[in-house]
Amino acid sequence: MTPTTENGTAAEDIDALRKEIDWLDAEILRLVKRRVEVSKTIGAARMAAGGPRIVYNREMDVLARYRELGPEGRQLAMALLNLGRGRLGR
Ligand SMILES: C=C(O[C@@H]1C=C(C(=O)O)C=C[C@H]1O)C(=O)O
Repeated sequence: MTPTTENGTAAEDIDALRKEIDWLDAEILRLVKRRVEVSKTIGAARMAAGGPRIVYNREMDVLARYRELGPEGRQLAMALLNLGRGRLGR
């Protein structure tokens, strides 16, 4: 008989689900890197034109977007914003 976990997930299912997690992490990393790139491009262009480094209302929109994930959503949004700031934000 195929061994199952408490909720009835077969060991083979776990292997497949882990593969999906690995794929999802790779996609998330790719998207985060692209987000950093885009955010830095916008920031550099704005500062070159004499504008501010940070646009608070835009950042509030980003924070609101992740609110459904609770406190961790806020941490995630903050991490994304900080990554986009790079060295300038430290
Ligand atoms: C990317 C921008 O620049 C900054 C970075 C933001 C972001 O990473 O989401 C949002 C607002 C700005 O502080 C922007 O103004 O849209």
